[in-house]
Amino acid sequence: MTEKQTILVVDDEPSICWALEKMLTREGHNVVTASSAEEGLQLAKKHQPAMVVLDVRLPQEDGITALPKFLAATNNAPVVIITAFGDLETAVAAVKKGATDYLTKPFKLEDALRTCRLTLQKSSQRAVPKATQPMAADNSVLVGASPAMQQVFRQIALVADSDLSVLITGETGTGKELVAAAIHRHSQRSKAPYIPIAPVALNLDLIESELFGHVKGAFTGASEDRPGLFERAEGGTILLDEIGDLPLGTQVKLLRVLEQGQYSRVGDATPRTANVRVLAATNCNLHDAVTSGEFREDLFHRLTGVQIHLPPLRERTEDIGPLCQHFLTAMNYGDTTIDESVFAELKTRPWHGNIRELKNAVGHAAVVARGRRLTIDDFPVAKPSRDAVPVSSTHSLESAIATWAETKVAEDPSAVTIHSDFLAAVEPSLLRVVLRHTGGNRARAAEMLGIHRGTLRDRLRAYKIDDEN
Ligand SMILES: Nc1ncnc2c1ncn2[C@@H]1O[C@H](COP(=O)(O)OP(=O)(O)OP(=O)(O)O)[C@@H](O)[C@H]1O
Repeated sequence: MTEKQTILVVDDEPSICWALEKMLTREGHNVVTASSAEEGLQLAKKHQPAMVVLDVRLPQEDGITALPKFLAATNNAPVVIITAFGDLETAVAAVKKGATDYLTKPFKLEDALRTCRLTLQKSSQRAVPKATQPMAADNSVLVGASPAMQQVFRQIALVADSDLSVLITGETGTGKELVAAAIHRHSQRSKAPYIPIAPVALNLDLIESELFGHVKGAFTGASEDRPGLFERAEGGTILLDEIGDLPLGTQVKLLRVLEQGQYSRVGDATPRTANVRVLAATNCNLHDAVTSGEFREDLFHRLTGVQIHLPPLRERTEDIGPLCQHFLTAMNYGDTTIDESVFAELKTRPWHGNIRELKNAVGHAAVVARGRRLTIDDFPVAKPSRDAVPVSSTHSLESAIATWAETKVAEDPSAVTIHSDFLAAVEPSLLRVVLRHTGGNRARAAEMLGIHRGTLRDRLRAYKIDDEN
């Protein structure tokens, strides 16, 4: 049975006050309601509520501005902010000003109830809120109008200021790196370095030296002491992108950093202290990697404590409109308008490359339209679904190759480079298509092609398509 508490609800929408009052009274609480910050503050002083539920948009003084006054009036009772402006900045501002949690309108009553219960539960352990800090200028905006993105904003706001490791999951191109950067930017480490690292981009033989540094003579070629990325990120944040690619041996060392805050340079047993927050991202199912023995279970549990999941774009199609507008503005096509029918069509597409693919498609459309209103014909054709196989493509491919080979042999009967010439003729398109299909994700492209990532990297370099993606 819940202990009876007084809860103050401040919202100028009578229907919200009514619904919350009914829900919380049913929980056994005493609820008082107000429709403005001023009225709410009077009730707060009078009733000393155990929790305040405070709307952001209020007549006269808004909820975020009034928040510190509610904290002062209630001796730091927890405040749950309600807002219809679902952007990351509002969420962060609310949490920085001392809000305990955050609800975005429209919300489900069961979600509101869960949040209120949790907040009341935690209120006894609640720390005094930190002083307000000015927010850093934000150049890499995270756009999202969907409930899923609102939940992501809320999670970012709640974890940003802590030192917790966060695992960010989602398909390629869903914005994992952008989320990691936002966590850093809104944390107290924002003035210190933020270093995103993709283990797959590091030399596998030297990965530990890259991460933790080495001392002179540690291995052939180690001609001097060198700090690693953890040392360079001191005081800041490291994002380990595609954490699933980290070799098992290095996983042990990472676990040591996470658990004891310690590491050693390669070739030196002296432990060093790391003051670095570790964020990790993955687009594969780490649980499967644990089952297959490729990922350490202890590290998995250590990382999955706080998880932010970014759903694929096809599951949050409400974001397509705001994202298109955002990309047009960012690309200096802010005046370009989009036909409504375009959104209906874009919403039916699979977007396997997610937001990265949408961004490229919008860029393509804007260039083609040259300032006029965008229609669906300006966009690149929809990429076929993953299972689609073009009819008789194999047959026409075979005859094209046969014709090519016949011509080559006729041209130079003693040719010794025919095989490499053939590969050079066909492989670049294959690599480009597969890379486009994976939204530029090389690890997945290599997997699809059935070749090693290092081999893919070398071939991209050889065909000079290294920097196209
Ligand atoms: N919510 C968003 N708002 C605006 N831009 C976004 C959003 N999400 C992603 N983007 C843009 O889409 C592109 C891909 O995002 P990002 O690199 O963060 O994805 P990712 O999930 O880390 O991809 P990968 O797994 O392939 O590394 C970037 O250009 C990024 O700026």
